[in-house]
Amino acid sequence: MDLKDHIRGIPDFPKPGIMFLDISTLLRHGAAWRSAMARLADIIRPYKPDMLAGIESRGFLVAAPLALELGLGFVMLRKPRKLPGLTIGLNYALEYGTDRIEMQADAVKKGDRVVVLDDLLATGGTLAAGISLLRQAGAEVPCAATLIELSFLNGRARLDVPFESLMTYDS
Ligand SMILES: O=P(O)(O)OC[C@H]1O[C@H](OP(=O)(O)OP(=O)(O)O)[C@H](O)[C@@H]1O
Ligand SMILES: Nc1ncnc2[nH]cnc12
Repeated sequence: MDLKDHIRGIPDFPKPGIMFLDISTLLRHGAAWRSAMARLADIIRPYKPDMLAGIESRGFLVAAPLALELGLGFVMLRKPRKLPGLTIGLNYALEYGTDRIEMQADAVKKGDRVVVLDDLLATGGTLAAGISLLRQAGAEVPCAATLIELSFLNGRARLDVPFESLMTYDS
């Protein structure tokens, strides 16, 4: 099954000039979605994570089922002011704006191996921020992974951990 058959490109969303790669069509197709999660689980297993982290909001859709598949816990890296209790956070730049992510300060134990997941790598700002934040919390990050990589934006150059993805778009 070619997973790219289940991704659609929507031009000029959310801004002129952006080709938005929409995973809604993949999510709607049960067999394709199951296959995507099984393939990503096989790629991530060798990194021997203790836990997974997902970046709000589309990253949650990837990290939560993978955590179940791998029998692991799952940590939310959330948009600002959503998490209760003591939090730590980082500001970062997006392909089309700026944002901030936060996590609960006690979410990981020192030295936990936490693989960070998102739906898509564009400029790499979001995943780079996720990696920094997890390290700030005491985690080791053996790998970052997404469903989709926009390789023409070279976001993986901003990551100082191995990066894995299921689908690459080079334009
Ligand atoms: O590699 P980058 O340039 O940082 O871009 C990738 C990020 O952009 C999108 O998130 P968005 O902020 O649109 O949020 P959403 O998941 O809530 O839709 C996407 O889900 C990634 O998190
Ligand atoms: N081109 C794109 N399509 C979907 N999500 C994105 N996040 C950042 N860039 C994106």
